[in-house]
Amino acid sequence: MSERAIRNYLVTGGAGYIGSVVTAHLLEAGHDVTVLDDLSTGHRAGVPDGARFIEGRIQDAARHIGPGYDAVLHFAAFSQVGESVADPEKYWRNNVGGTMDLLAAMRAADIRTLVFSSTAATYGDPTARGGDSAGAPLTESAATAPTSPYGASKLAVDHLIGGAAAAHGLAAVSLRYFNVAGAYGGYGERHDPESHLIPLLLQVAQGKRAAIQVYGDDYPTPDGTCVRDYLHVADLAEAHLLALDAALPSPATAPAGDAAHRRVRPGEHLICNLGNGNGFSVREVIDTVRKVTGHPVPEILAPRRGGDPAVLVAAAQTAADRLGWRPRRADLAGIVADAWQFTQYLERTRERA
Ligand SMILES: NC(=O)c1ccc[n+]([C@@H]2O[C@H](COP(=O)([O-])OP(=O)(O)OC[C@H]3O[C@@H](n4cnc5c(N)ncnc54)[C@H](O)[C@@H]3O)[C@@H](O)[C@H]2O)c1
Ligand SMILES: O=c1ccn([C@@H]2O[C@H](COP(=O)(O)OP(=O)(O)O[C@H]3O[C@H](CO)[C@H](O)[C@H](O)[C@H]3O)[C@@H](O)[C@H]2O)c(=O)[nH]1
Repeated sequence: MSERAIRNYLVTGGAGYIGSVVTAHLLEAGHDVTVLDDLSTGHRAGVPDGARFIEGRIQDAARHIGPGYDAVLHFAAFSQVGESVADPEKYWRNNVGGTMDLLAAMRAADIRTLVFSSTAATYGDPTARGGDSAGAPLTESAATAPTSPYGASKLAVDHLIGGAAAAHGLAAVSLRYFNVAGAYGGYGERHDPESHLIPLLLQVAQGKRAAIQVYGDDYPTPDGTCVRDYLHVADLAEAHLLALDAALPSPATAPAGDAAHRRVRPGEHLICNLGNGNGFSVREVIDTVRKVTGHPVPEILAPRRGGDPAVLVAAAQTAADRLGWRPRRADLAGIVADAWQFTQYLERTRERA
């Protein structure tokens, strides 16, 4: 195996769930990492030891960053779908306005490589659009029609990045995550309020919530509940390291011929879906949580949640072809077990504090 070059990375949003796990992976690979995070939804304790921490906003990136970074990994954003419907301006200002400021600061500092956290929410509700392929795994050429200001703001950023790449020679990769779950090395999901299914189910298993609400069981799916593609956060982190290898100017990991094939060139904006390609229904996830935790998880049938597609499953062939990415932790029980371990670890830490 060839050596990876040691790089200097800026991670925006590195005190949040996914940013902290990716930062941990970058540090383990021997890189230098600076986290820029305003702690609006993140946690200081979530910044892995060994990373330099700047408490600040991406809107002020020009004050915080200078030349010397090889690339920026941009996670900082607001990401609550429901909140975005109630307060859309908050989402446009932070996610789109903030990214414009970040891109300007990158340009001033001559940082020419970017990896961005995009989302399956950019595709909106493909099943509602109907057609023969409704419910089939989504490729990047699927129509983008977000059903929330959150999804719209992330799609707008994808467009912003595409324009900046073409105009200013940025090498950029947007990774469209499907449903991220699990934990890694003491870093996991701790949103407040929490809206994601697996951490909510674990709160029920812990006895912190009485029951899980199942948002609708009359969808056109085998058991009537929504189907999603749950991806382990460590597999997601590995995709980021591969995206950096592909987009950075010199061969880092791959043999020369392979590297030439994979490289994301300056001026290119590569978009890759990231998921396992397997769908699990809400009821299958609930059963898995019962088995993994050994706790009863009462459920209550609730009305559909607005904007929820019946099925969202990724076709991740582009990530395989261009980045060499293969998810290695697709087993749902393993994903839930890692999230459960983190939940219990957090509980013990809180008890000691
Ligand atoms: N969690 C998922 O399933 C999922 C799925 C698809 C895409 N994403 C995207 O991945 C990224 C990370 O998501 P997450 O679940 O880790 O969220 P998170 O809320 O845990 O992390 C976001 C981090 O960004 C910081 N932040 C927000 N606005 C900022 C600003 N203006 N300046 C500096 N820091 C700021 C927050 O304090 C937080 O630490 C987001 O961009 C999100 O849209 C997440
Ligand atoms: O209490 C709950 C919570 C969720 N669900 C169901 O569980 C499934 C998963 O819901 P999540 O809220 O965990 O995640 P989403 O599928 O809504 O994820 C979407 O929103 C995320 C942002 O929060 C990401 O952008 C992601 O890419 C995008 O697909 C959905 O069918 C939802 O209806 C319930 O039944 N009860």
